[in-house]
Amino acid sequence: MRSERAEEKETINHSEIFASCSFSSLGLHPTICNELRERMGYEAPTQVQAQAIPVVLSGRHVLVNAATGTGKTVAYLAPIIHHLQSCSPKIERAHGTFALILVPTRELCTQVYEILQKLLHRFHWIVPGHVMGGENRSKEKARLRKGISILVATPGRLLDHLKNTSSFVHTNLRWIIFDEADRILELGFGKEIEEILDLLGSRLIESVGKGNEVSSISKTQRQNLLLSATLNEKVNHLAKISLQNPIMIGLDDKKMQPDPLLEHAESVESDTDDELEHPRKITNSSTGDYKLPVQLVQKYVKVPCGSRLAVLLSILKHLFEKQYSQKIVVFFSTCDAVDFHYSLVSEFHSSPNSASEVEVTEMFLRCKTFRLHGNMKQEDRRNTFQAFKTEKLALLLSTDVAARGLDFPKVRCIIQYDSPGEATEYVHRVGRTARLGEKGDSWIFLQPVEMDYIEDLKKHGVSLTEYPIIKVLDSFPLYGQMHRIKKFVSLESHPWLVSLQKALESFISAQPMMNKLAQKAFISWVRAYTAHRGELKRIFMVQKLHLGHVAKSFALKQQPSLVGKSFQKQQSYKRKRDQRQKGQSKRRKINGKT
Ligand SMILES: Nc1ncnc2c1ncn2[C@@H]1O[C@H](COP(=O)(O)OP(=O)(O)OP(=O)(O)O)[C@@H](O)[C@H]1O
Repeated sequence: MRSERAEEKETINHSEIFASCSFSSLGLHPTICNELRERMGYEAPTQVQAQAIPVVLSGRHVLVNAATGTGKTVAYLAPIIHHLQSCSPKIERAHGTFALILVPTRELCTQVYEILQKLLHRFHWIVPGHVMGGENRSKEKARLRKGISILVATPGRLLDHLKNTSSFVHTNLRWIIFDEADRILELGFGKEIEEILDLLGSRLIESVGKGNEVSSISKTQRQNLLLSATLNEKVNHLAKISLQNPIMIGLDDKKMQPDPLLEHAESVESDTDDELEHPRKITNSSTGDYKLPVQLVQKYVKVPCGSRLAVLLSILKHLFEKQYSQKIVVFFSTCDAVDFHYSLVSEFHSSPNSASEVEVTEMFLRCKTFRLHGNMKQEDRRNTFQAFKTEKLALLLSTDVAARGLDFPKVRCIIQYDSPGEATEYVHRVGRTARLGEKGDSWIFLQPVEMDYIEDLKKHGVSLTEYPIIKVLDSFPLYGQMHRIKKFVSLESHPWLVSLQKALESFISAQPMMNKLAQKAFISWVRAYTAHRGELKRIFMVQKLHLGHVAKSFALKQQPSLVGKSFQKQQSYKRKRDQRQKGQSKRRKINGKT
């Protein structure tokens, strides 16, 4: 039975997430309201939808900064559909594209497209479509030739079609939406976006005339929307070149500073008829503009390097055994690390519970396991994405390819096994849980030498408490007996961990394929560790690491010098290759990592 307190908390959460009005009171067409209620199961708008829908309906440019999982997608889709369905005469495929939605990843492209399909069910003359990297170009060309009214696209592939698909009609384009704008820019698509804005005649130009006003070379009926859960200088720049006199949603006064280029920007919380006293600009992310769900419980797990793997598996085992229904996402820094851990979790069946090594009975983790990263075939990525969505009890091992915008229902827990680097990445990773007022936990693994990262997150308003890992380890019986806490002095010497580590190392050394995967993962992990930039380089210093302990975290028995040698070989190969490929775009580098 739920306690009164729990119920009270739930109600508070409900009113923090949902608005007290109805979709129809926001001005949406009754059929759209019905679809939202009946097809999507939405009873009431979320707060961000209640704020954004009337503004988007009004035709103003908008910048939305709202926490992850607060319903931003419908906040822009519903008003666009409202306008398009009311066009008289009815719009036709031959009229081409009216709305363009730019998203950073293929998975997000599919996700937005699927929501769009549902919402358009009763409006068969409005045609949804998508174009994205990895898909068949000629099939996309054929679909564009027939006409797509609302197009969801990743930037690179869209640019490709804008340049090479002459039958792509966009003369009637009215909306450009940047969903997950921060991620689009972080992935290095800034140039592509500017080129897209130029090609579509939608880039704003700064006039040197009076008051540094921004003027537009776009057609007057254009309306651009920019949505982002985090804000930084790059997003600020995109806002400046794409939004004209925008309405700001979700930005409070503390986060805005005078900026002549956003002179007419207005906040939706203020009376929109009043001019602002001071022109504003979005502040730099280093001063803390992150929106996190209030109910999200954030912890860190302090683990020495050599015990990382055993602790990760112990936590996962604990979580899957304690909770009847549970979905967990674990983030890694590289594709190789995902592949290694995926194979390990899928095959490791030794149990430190057994008194004898022969007595191997069951899988260590009993859950369905999936993996997702940028080196997988598009079809496999799609299948994983769909399958994990529908599972009730499952584990997803992923790179940051899953960090942004993906909406997997009922993910209860996020584990950042490899640290995310930029605090924005932290926010997006944890944003895969605690969506729309639901409960969610997040844990980040940090080594004792990395503890300054907590201070870095604090600067952005993110504060974490320590997760008592020893309690979890103590809960596992070893050889049928509970161990006594006081007998060991450090985490590494905990009998459960010692025994599990031994079992893992034997397992890996007995299987040449697994050993190879572990070595590969080790090399790319160290490489990714050295790639931290700026301030973070001070916290995540490869020099502070003991490579032997790192090897242990991949269950490798080899001496560090052995593993180190192959790493050095790789490094010298990489150096030579990098020299050859000088000038390669930053975007491709980042893609390779995820
Ligand atoms: N009004 C609503 N009522 C109930 N559920 C809703 C409502 N609006 C959205 N949702 C659900 O909430 C979840 C989050 O929505 P959405 O993915 O649009 O959030 P988001 O703000 O774009 O998140 P992110 O920043 O992570 O991309 C989805 O599962 C969606 O179906």
